[in-house]
Amino acid sequence: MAEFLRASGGAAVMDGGLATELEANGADLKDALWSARCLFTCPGLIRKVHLDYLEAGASVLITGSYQATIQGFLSKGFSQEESESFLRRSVELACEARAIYLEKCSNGSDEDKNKTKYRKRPILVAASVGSYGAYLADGSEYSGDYGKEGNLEFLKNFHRRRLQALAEAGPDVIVFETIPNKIETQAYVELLEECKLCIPAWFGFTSKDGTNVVSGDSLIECASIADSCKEVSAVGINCTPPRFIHALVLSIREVTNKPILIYPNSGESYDPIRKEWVACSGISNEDFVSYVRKWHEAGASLIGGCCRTSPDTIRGISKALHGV
Ligand code: MET
Ligand SMILES: [Zn+2]
Repeated sequence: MAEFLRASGGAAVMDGGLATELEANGADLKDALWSARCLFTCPGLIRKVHLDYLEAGASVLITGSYQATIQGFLSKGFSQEESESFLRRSVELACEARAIYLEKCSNGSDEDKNKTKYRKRPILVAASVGSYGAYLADGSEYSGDYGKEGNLEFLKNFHRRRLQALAEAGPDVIVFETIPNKIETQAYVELLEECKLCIPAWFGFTSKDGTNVVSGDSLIECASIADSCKEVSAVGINCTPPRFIHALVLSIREVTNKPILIYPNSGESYDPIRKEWVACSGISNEDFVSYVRKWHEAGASLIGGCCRTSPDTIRGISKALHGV
């Protein structure tokens, strides 16, 4: 991790919203599987969007497995074996995009190579694990209210095989995204300790007030739990409005010396009934990018975008951090 950050000039650019960009490319995500549907309807489009993010300057690709769960695929009539193969496929698609990109860096015409678009650099594939609330497809990853299922054993059992199947595909990192509460944080830490995956993990929490995670549990407590796990190599925030990020980075810094990752959304909010983002209070790409140096100074060293951000956002972040 330290080596990756050093090779990335002290701060690495992550990718932007995958589901957002799949939709922008014409995919229909109005389904309980959301972007995971594309793993069997249009896998080539996932690869293309990964490639678009690399060409925009990203050095971290997050796979299309955010809402891909064995339980979700089984309920669509797929077999256990097919469900696990979709999980592995999500990692393979990102690895393929990386291979195509690095090939273009090496073999592109001189004109291409001179463009900032094809800059040879270390690239990590991070296998996404969305929270249990994402599987529920009712927006509960933004409330953290899991009712009676919100207990440690249930959540560990829910994620266990999925996590192992993703790890078997050989990603560089596992990224737990949109973690809404303390109980799921604890479940992930225990699974990492039990499963011995030998793959570093990153934790991304969501907040809607700049102090706590969305359930109301203390971010500091959640970040401390993540910090205590030796498998965890970065802790941070994702899919949270940009206006909260600076304070959240400072809070996390109080409880960990591990690298801090942040990839906010555009500030718009999600309507789980209509399965649409409500474009009311979002901020422009320019405003988003203008925060980037401030977040870096506060201690964030992995910076990208989540929902409603695009390759243009990532180009802006790359320019703000690295001048290219
Ligand atoms: C609701 S957060 C979604 C995160 C996922 N990595 C995506 O960009 O689609
Ligand atoms: Zn998001």
